[in-house]
Amino acid sequence: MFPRFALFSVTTAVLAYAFAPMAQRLLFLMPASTAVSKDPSAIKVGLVGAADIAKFAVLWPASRESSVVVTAVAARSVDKAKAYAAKHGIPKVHSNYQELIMDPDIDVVYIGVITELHYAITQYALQHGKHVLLEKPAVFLEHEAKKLVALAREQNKILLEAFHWRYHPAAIRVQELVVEQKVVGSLESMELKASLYDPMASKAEGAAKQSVKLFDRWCYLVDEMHYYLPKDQWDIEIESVEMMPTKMHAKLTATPVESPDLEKGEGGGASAVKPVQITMDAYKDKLEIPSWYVSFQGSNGSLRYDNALFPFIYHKITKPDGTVEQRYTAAANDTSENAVGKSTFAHQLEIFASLLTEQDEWKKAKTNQALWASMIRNAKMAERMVAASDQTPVSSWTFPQDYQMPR
Ligand SMILES: NC(=O)C1=CN([C@@H]2O[C@H](COP(=O)(O)OP(=O)(O)OC[C@H]3O[C@@H](n4cnc5c(N)ncnc54)[C@H](OP(=O)(O)O)[C@@H]3O)[C@@H](O)[C@H]2O)C=CC1
Ligand SMILES: O=C1OC[C@@H](O)[C@H](O)[C@H]1O
Repeated sequence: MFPRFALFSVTTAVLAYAFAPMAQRLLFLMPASTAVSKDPSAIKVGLVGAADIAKFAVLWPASRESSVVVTAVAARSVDKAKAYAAKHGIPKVHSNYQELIMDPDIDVVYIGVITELHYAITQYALQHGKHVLLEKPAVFLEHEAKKLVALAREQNKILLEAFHWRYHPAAIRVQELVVEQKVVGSLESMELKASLYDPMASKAEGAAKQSVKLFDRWCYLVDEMHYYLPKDQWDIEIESVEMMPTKMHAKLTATPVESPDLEKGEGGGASAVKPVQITMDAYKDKLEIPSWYVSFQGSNGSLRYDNALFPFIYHKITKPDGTVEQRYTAAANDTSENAVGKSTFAHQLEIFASLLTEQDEWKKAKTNQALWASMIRNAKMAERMVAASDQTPVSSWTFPQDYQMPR
């Protein structure tokens, strides 16, 4: 009896010691334990949909921010919105999405509803003068992305596709290492993987929803690919795509359209124009240790970034010389107690808020330009991949007509 108890205690102590930093960082994902007082000029956010994801993306990070306040929510059912508002301390409930969007006391609309409704609701929100934080994937089709971007530009509004993973310092560090410092040398191949077991996936995701539901995972891989290939210099050819309800496997080749290395004579030489082979794998049905990484192979070796989706819990950047880097801390000038564990969602909200208050119009335009270009690239690639896999393209719904439709 005693040895068993001792073994249990020792094991618990070792596990607690090993996982304590992770647990501590996870805590920062949760709402602040004491309410942060809000600035009088805080940005007012309204939630379209009483969605689960809104807690992670907006409510909980906002609870730690003095410059952002969630003022209202709307759901398809008023009762659901009321219950959600009561639970999360949201002062105002609207009886439908349209009413919330037209609320003059809201600056930003967060759209956390199903992807089929993104296009129409975002259009509606921009037309009614709201800035939009839009859940990923923004839309399914290139022309829809272009139309939303044109509208955001015309209305002078911020429109951000919520790829939260990008805003974490670890993701930024990997970009610095691979794209700017070229630590792997001339890039030859890239491997992207998203494997997160979902026991309900194969049961719940019937054929009708398959590309929508699978897309909600692999759109990250498309975004990661674009983020780590420098800007617009690549022509991407799809070699093969296989898509099933719970998995996706794709091979692509990215060929530089023009090489800045060659242009500037920076020594890239002929190797800098070699095509990059890209492999993408997304699984929901593989019962394995969750695996979400991007790895780069080049003329100087390889670099692998583990846990690219939720780096704030844990991540590892393994460089060509075998050394490992980790970047949990936020921006260098952020000395707040939350800095260590800031989640990807918190970083994203911070970026969004800073764009809204940016006084330097040129800087703002440049950032918008980059974000919009990536949103269009993502939609274009998704559309092409769906077509290449012989899937029926997913169509966006109209709004408000379709938003009560059973999915
Ligand atoms: N950033 C991230 O980490 C994550 C992002 N997402 C993204 O968030 C979005 C929503 O996620 P998803 O899991 O699809 O959605 P859910 O099934 O969680 O639904 C989200 C909301 O969609 C609204 N909705 C509107 N019309 C319908 C309808 N006909 N059927 C069902 N729901 C409807 C509901 O709003 P109401 O409250 O009004 O009923 C619901 O709260 C997607 O774009 C997804 O990719 C999802 C998970 C994680
Ligand atoms: O955005 C997402 O991230 C986490 C996944 O589990 C989820 O399927 C997806 O929508």
